[in-house]
Amino acid sequence: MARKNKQIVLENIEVIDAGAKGKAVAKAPDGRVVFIDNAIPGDVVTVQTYKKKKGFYEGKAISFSKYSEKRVEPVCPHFGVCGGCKWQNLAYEHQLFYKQNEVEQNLKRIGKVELPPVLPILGSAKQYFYRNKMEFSFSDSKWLTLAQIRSGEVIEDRNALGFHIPGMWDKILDLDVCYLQEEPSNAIRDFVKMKAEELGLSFFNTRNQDGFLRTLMLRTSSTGEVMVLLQFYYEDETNRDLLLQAVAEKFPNITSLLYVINSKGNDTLYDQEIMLYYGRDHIFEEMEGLKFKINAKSFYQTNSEQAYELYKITRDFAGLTGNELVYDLYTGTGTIAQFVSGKARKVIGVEVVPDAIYAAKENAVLNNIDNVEFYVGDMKKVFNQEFIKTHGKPDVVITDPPRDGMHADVVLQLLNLDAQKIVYVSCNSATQARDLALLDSKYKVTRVQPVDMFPQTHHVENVVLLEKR
Ligand SMILES: C[S@@+](CC[C@H](N)C(=O)[O-])C[C@H]1O[C@@H](n2cnc3c(N)ncnc32)[C@H](O)[C@@H]1O
Repeated sequence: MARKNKQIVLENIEVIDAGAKGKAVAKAPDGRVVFIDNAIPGDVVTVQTYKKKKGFYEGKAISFSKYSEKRVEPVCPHFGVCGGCKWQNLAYEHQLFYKQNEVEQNLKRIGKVELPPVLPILGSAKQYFYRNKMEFSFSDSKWLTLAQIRSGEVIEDRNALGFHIPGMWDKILDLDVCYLQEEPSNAIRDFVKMKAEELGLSFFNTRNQDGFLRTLMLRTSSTGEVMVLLQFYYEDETNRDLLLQAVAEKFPNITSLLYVINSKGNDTLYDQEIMLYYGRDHIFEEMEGLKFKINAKSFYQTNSEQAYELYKITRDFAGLTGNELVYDLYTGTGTIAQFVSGKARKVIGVEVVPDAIYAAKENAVLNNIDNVEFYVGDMKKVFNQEFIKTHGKPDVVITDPPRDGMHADVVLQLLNLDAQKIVYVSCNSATQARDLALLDSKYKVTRVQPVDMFPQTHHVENVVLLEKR
């Protein structure tokens, strides 16, 4: 163990696991755990630490004395700089192994509940080009690579259209290609940048808060429809029209061409008025004959094909016979509620975002589903006496909370609700495990099925069936 600038250098340690947030895990000679950036299980690395705590170090690999046999060549030229696909260098079968392992470990260590054997993780049929939504930022301060800086070459064109460099709010990686969304995603992004430069339009500068072009959002659907949304910092009708007109002419198959004038400090769209330039203001996603209308602000699972698999598992775990009253908590735009409605007597969806509930109701009408009802509400407050009296006690509860999991009060309410089954869909098995522990007094975990919605990343979705003891 050598010391350098007060930070510890750990020489030639073997990465033995993948831990939280996809970090590589090794053991230091002093017995502490080491969480390492940019390494994968099987690598033998020298690590420069940057944080030391009682039980662990955090650090980054500064040299490799052996490369893992689990490595593959990343397909993307931006790998290592772009923060998007950190596991592209880990073969897909090993990505799945570590995701499965993370779910099992979290349920055992945090949940400490009795478990059935965890079912083998369901991999994604598409390992690239699986996302249906991407958001790119314009910047006049392109991120320069080390090679570009060292070359001494004067790089005058600093315009970029791409992703934020991890941890750098004002620096954008200029993308040549991205392997996450299918075409015409790359073609549209490249064209927009080329045309904007040809027209001499200014790219945004985050520090000074100026520049015309802010963001580009692209949504695609399994029905082949495409939505393009350009966000401008201020109104300049002539240049705005020149750019949008050029995009519409070059890509006549765009279903929905939209824009926003946003002069706020941040570029979130949720409080902005969306303007229609061409086509309609929404696209459609389809699943088992159900149609889901998606506008610029709608939430929809980002991997459509794998969302279908996730929903099928959820419906299967719910084991509906057609007679049940089902509650779908954290329903979003009501996709799960509608997906299971054909097998239930009635489904009640609850969600905190009013726009999402509006969309859920609209989609239910579109799909001629008349046994679903949707309500706006904060889950913490929903299950009051009146709600239960009006809607009845559910036979089955489906719950799909955000990463933080369910609030402890919601878990208490669930215990009082006393449904026969709970199907718990989660994008964070650590918080899910915490909630399972709280439900353990009344519910036994009977099935566990991890699902990979995000290949090339460490993220993993998990579906758990709980049955009343
Ligand atoms: C993981 S998403 C689930 C979406 C939906 N089940 C689907 O598959 O499309 C979680 C949802 O919970 C909603 N949410 C977050 N906090 C909430 C709360 N306190 N009460 C109700 N809904 C909430 C979010 O707005 C989001 O739509």
